[in-house]
Amino acid sequence: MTASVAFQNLTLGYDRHPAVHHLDTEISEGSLTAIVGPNGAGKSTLLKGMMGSLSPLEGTIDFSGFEREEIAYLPQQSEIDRSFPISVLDLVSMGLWREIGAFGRLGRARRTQVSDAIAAVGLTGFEKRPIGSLSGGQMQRALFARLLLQDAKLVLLDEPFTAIDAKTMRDLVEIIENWHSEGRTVLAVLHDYELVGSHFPQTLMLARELVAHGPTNTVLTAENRFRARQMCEACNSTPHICGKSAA
Ligand SMILES: Nc1ncnc2c1ncn2[C@@H]1O[C@H](COP(=O)(O)OP(=O)(O)OP(=O)(O)O)[C@@H](O)[C@H]1O
Repeated sequence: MTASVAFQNLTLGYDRHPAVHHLDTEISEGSLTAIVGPNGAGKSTLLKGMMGSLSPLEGTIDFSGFEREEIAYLPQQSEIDRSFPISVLDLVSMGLWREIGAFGRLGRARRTQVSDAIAAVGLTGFEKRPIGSLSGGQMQRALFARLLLQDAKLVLLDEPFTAIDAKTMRDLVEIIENWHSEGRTVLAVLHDYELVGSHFPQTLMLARELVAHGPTNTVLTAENRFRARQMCEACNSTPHICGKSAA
C-alpha cells in the first residue's frame, strides 16, 4: 500500500486565530516537496500540525501508511536551544533514541553508525565539541546527522538552509536528494525560489490558504507569487476578514 498525508479542510491556529485555513490537498509517498509562501503564510504552522504539536481547529491530517515514529522534524534554528550542555556526539546519537531509549548505552555497532553519520555531514573531529560552540552551518550539519540516524520515512524540514554557507547548502541538498532517491517523503519550508526550482520537483504554495500545489514549474509562476503576496497582505492587515472563517 502506498502511503500519503492527506489534509482535509485543515485549519490550524493559535488561540483559535487561524494561521492555515481550510487546506485540502495530499502529499504522496516518495515526493520531494518545497513549502513556499510569504512571511506569516502558515508554513511552519503546517509542519507543527503534522508533528502533532498543534491540534487542528477544524479538519484532519490523515497519515495513511506513516506511523508517528516514522516522522523526523527539523525545527527552525531559532527554536533550537543551543545552550544545553551536550556534545555533537550526544546530539547526533539522539537520532537512535527509538532503538536505544533515552538513557541506553551505545554498543560498538551503534557507535559506528553515529561516526558514519557524523562523517557523512563532514563533522569528523567535532564529536566532543559542545553544540553551543558550533557555527550555524556546523550546527545544521550536526542536526542533519541526527536526521540520518532517525531513518524516517517522512522528513519535515523548516528552513534548513537559513544562515549557512553555499558549500554547506550544497552538501545538505545532496543529503535531501539521497533521501528522495531512497523513496523517503520529504517536505521542506524554503524561501529561495531558485533553489526550489532546481532541486524540488513538487511545490506547495501557501498564503494561509492554499495558493497552488503540484509540479514546481506550474506552481512557482509570477501570477501565483503575486496572488500569495496579496492574500498574505490582506490577512495581515485585516485578519478578521481573512478568507473563509474558521470554526
Ligand atoms: N506561537 C504562536 N502564537 C500565536 N501566533 C503565532 C504563533 N506562531 C505563529 N503565529 C502566527 O501564525 C501566523 C503563521 O505563522 P508561521 O510561523 O506558520 O508562518 P511562516 O509561513 O512559517 O512564516 P515565516 O516565513 O516568517 O517563517 C503568523 O501570523 C504568526 O504570527
